[in-house]
Amino acid sequence: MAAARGLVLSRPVTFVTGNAKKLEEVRAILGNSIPFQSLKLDLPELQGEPEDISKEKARMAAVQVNGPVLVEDTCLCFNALKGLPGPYIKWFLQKLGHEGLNNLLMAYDDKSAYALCVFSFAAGSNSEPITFSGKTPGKIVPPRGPNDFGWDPIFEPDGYDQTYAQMPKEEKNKISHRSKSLALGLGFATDQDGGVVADATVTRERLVGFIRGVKNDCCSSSLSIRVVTKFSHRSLCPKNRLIL
Ligand SMILES: O=c1nc[nH]c2c1ncn2[C@H]1C[C@H](O)[C@@H](COP(=O)(O)OP(=O)(O)OP(=O)(O)O)O1
Ligand SMILES: [Mg+2]
Repeated sequence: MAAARGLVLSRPVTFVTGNAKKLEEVRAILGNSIPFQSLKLDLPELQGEPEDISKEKARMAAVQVNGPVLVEDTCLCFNALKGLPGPYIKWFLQKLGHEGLNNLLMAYDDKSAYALCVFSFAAGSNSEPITFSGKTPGKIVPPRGPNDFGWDPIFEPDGYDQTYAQMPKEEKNKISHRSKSLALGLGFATDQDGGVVADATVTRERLVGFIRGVKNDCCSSSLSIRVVTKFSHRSLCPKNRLIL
């Protein structure tokens, strides 16, 4: 698959979430590399496949913000339960608590699980979002560590004897589902013109869809995308630069 790296947007991206802890982690992971703003909105909790949920969230957020948005949806998936609770973890956690989540696996020897984070980026309200997923494998354990972020106390990532909650934040952020997703998808940086560079590894197919989406959404002449590196589809970006 052809990969393109380096999309430049000249409008600031808004990370939309109702969860202050997610925002804290995204800030820590991205550091000063991207001048994003945030908006606290409780978007509807949707049903379906993680990628579709995340995309739909991005569409809804982009309508509200009327500009480029980043959202994410987080799942906690138990292998013995064929991936459930998955995207429904928020309600399971709220109703059952850490103990109840452990009890769900009582009948199974297999306590393995994975944390999944699906980010979606939409350039605007008529744009087709692109998604990036990050996964961290681990297992479900009785709660250990501070109880200040969701299911962190019951998730012990593979290769560690601490739960997410027990790990120093920097350590969690190095290996978390959230940082993997961000690293894989959008490693933002600011270019010399002050634009936002999304150092993205995007398949050609996705990029074409994305650019079409941006074109459809292009109500502002200030919005431009620059495809910085080896994007081989010459007819789409003859000079490695596409101004919409
Ligand atoms: O790294 C994490 N470590 C522990 N718990 C976590 C993590 N990340 C999300 N969580 C919790 C929050 C919510 O109970 C559920 C995901 O649901 P999810 O809809 O994605 O989050 P949310 O509604 O809190 O915020 P948002 O407004 O971005 O949808 O798992
Ligand atoms: Mg939510």
